[in-house]
Amino acid sequence: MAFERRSWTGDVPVTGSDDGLADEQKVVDRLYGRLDALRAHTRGRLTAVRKEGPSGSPQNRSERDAFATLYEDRLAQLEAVEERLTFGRLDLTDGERRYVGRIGLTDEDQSPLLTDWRAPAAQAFYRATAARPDGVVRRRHLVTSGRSVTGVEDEVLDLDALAAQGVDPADLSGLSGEGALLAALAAGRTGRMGDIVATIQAEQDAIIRSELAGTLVVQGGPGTGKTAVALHRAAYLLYAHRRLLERSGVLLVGPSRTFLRYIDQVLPSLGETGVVTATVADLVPGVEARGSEPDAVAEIKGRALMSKVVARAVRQRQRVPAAPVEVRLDGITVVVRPQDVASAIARTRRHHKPHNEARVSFVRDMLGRLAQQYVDQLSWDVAPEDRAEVLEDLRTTREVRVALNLAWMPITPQKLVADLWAKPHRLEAAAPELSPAERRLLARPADAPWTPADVPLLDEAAELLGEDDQAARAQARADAERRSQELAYARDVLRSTGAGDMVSAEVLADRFSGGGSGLTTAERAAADRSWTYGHVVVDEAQELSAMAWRALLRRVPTRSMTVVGDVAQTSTRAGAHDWASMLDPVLRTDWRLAELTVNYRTPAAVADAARAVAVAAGLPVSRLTSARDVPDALVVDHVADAAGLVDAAAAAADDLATRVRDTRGGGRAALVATAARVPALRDALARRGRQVPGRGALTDLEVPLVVLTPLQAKGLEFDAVVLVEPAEVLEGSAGDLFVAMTRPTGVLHVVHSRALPDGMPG
Ligand SMILES: Nc1ncnc2c1ncn2[C@@H]1O[C@H](COP(=O)(O)OP(=O)(O)OP(=O)(O)O)[C@@H](O)[C@H]1O
Repeated sequence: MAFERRSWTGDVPVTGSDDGLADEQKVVDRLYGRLDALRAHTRGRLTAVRKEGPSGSPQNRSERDAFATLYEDRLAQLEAVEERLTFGRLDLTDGERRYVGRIGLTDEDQSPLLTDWRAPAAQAFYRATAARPDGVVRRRHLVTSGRSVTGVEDEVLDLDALAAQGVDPADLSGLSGEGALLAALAAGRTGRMGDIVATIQAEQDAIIRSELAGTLVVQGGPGTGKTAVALHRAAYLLYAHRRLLERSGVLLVGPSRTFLRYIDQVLPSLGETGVVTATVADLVPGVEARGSEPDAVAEIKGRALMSKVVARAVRQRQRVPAAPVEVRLDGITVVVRPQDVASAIARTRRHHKPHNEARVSFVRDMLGRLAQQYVDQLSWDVAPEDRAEVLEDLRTTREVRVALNLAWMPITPQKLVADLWAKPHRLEAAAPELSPAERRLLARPADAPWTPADVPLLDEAAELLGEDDQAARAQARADAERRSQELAYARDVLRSTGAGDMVSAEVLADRFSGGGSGLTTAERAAADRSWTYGHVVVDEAQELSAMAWRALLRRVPTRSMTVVGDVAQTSTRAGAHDWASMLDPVLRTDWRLAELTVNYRTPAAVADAARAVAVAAGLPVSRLTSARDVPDALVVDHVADAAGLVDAAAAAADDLATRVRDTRGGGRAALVATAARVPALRDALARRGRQVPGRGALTDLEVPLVVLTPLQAKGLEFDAVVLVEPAEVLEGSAGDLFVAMTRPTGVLHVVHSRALPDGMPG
């Protein structure tokens, strides 16, 4: 596919006088008019609900709260679609004109005004080509600024019409809506990711609309739109399978909080607010992974073997005593005998229940045996109620409790994992496969903070340990009873208020529960470790360790997942270098692969240089075509005096950050270097009067210039990037250098004093 590369300024010519801007403006005015009316209507309903005040029965109050939340959500959704409410028009062979936009709108009589981009009726907007026009004569991209139409771009897909104009379809570019696309790609970045709904390309659309079931892995080089596609797919699935997903929820996993913040406006702009976003380190509620550790340690913790290690550590809390333990109760001696404990352990294990839940059966079994010993020593027959009393006396006798605890210790996931790192004998017993040197690497004090790599192990432990679930089971029975009442009530409410188009009875009933707390599915899911989602989207998935995959799959037993990543960009040693070796052990061969092949971010010269470096370093890079080029996109500066390197880099970054700023506040630059160089670079920038934000867990990307390590830059993009001493970055990992080189949308400025890595043009 050959692309014509040209720059585009946004002034797209209007074709045909009858289709002029004024006509389009009228349509757009009508659509915004309808949007405003819906907003006013929803606001009115919200005010009315709020006016009812805090009085009334608890049932009334929870109903009111649930409705208030519902109207607030709907209002937020209507507010979020203001920008580019509509962006396209399809002229069909039967003469129909169909406008495509962020959400679907109908007029007062329910006649369609605007087609939701996710609806089947909008698909041709993204997929139709001159060769396969799909009933489309013409596709029009509308360019708007605020509520004004400023341009249109037409593509005629009707071959006869094209022939009449003397155009050979084979000469057409493979990019759909090329002018609008190139304008979007050239626009100044803002530090927050934007949506691509107006210019989704056909190969991306096929992935976005791929079926819900099963695991779809999307491999693509840097800048191919994997993140964009993953987010639009989440929005699409929520639309196409709303009934199924609105109650089970969708989880989106990203590599860092900074990245999650970078993308957090995309889904709301697509009308979806209910997706739970998390890093793997956030997956266990109540555990905050603030610690850090060398990658070599994280790699060991991420190995699949660690699931066996945790399982062994749990079983090692089920222990047969070395010698009998005698206990005296009311003058009678009972003995906790090793063979009894062994038999009770074996019997309990047969039920395959989690350790802490199973403990109840073990204790019951042992108390039964001890009670029998006690009774056997009495010279009279014991009535059943007296036997119950003996059992109770034994249960509350301290020595019995201690002996049974030692045999089957109740334990929290935190204590189990902390003991593995803090007590060498425990780790040695649980992990004989690790070498002594590897075990020494894992050692740390019991009170050290949790690290991200600990979290999947804590999750594994929580799964194997479980909790004493007797109370939970009683609660579940009561909940089921209440739930059926709430569901019946919700149906009544929907019937009487006519709000059935906004929410299902099931979701409304969910909101009634919890004392009317109005918690959404997303909020309830995020707080519950054992929540199972309807779909999970994983971005930068190549970084996940084998243990992280196990933790994730526990949250999606149906295996309905979208996994996007690039195995050439892997930084962590525990991550994937090819998908099959990582995924086959957890998913067997039950996953399908799709590839993205067009680079939309990096100018061609930069992409080619990054590829050459990656190939020279032996990375498994995908073949890419670049959608555009920019003159002078790659600048390489040699600094002869190594001492001057930092100042030279800071000067280049300072200058670029100023140059890329545009009049609308867009334009961002980044200095990317190894972690060791970051403080000196910050100081050098400060000396130039540029304070760059600091070290916290969350990097503020909205400032004009940031200093990042390649790992922190993963998944992000900037108009200009200054890369400091690539040879040093390569020493960390080749994946890191590939990531660093592929961040800019405009200019990559390399500053070096050492020799350049192989493949890098000098
Ligand atoms: N169809 C499109 N229309 C407009 N912009 C697009 C399109 N596809 C991708 N882009 C833009 O290209 C850039 C790169 O997209 P994205 O960040 O999703 O790529 P990626 O494959 O996830 O990259 P990386 O592997 O580096 O994380 C973004 O600015 C995105 O908005």
